[in-house]
Amino acid sequence: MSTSGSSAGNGTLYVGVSTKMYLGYQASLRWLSEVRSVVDDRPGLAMNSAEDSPVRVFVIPSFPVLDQAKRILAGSPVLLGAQNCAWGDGPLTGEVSPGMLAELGVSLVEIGHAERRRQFGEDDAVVARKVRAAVGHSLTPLLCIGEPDRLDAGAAADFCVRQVHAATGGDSTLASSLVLAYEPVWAIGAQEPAPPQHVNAVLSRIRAALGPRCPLIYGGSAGPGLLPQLPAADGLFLGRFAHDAANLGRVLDEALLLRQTEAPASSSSSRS
Ligand SMILES: O=C(CO)COP(=O)(O)O
Repeated sequence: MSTSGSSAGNGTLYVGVSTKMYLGYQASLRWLSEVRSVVDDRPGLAMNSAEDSPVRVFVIPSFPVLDQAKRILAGSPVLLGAQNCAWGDGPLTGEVSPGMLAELGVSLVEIGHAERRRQFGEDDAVVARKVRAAVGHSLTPLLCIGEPDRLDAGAAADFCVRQVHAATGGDSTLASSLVLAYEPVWAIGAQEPAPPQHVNAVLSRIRAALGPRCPLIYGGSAGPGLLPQLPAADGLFLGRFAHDAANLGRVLDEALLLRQTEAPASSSSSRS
């Protein structure tokens, strides 16, 4: 998945959802079918190939669902992601290799989500190994960064930039191959997202500090109504509030409007 050329303001917008471990197997399949309908209802998402679309959609279900997800989404522009990967192949019992993910049709993989850092002890060294392993199999790392506690925008951005440098060993070429998800840990699983003013300030500072551009999206209790308030963001990484696929549709409409790709009247009237 090429991520070049993205920039806040006029570049590609990314809108994606991780279901984390919230949905069971059958519920995941039902949700994926609903996502498929939501995307099919919006031809603006598929006007070009997935690579060229002004709005790229991705879904990240649990590992056991990936194979079926690929079938459900076949022929749609939705990109498939995984929630984690191992740092290599071979004797790593219970892990999933980036090579197998690539075989399954996965194109991006979450690395360093706050829940993995906090609850599974994944430190910067582990995150860095996983980033390189993913890139080695042509997967795009969706690197999750974010300050654990509430900080001012400057300190939060410094924290995030250190996380990016740690994950890439300061390799700017590697950094440019990432999609970055800024997810302040204190805003994950909350009632409300982080205040837009904070998010915009942090994203702008991160962008200024990192040399080559890569997409920089926001996650943490995100839902409809947020994206238009985040001019500094290249999109949203949704969680719980997209379990209702209609909410994903609303966010996609907002993204399409921001990129001025009008949905036909028939599809917009059907979701009012
Ligand atoms: O962590 C997130 C996405 O990976 C955000 O999840 P919530 O939107 O449920 O807070």
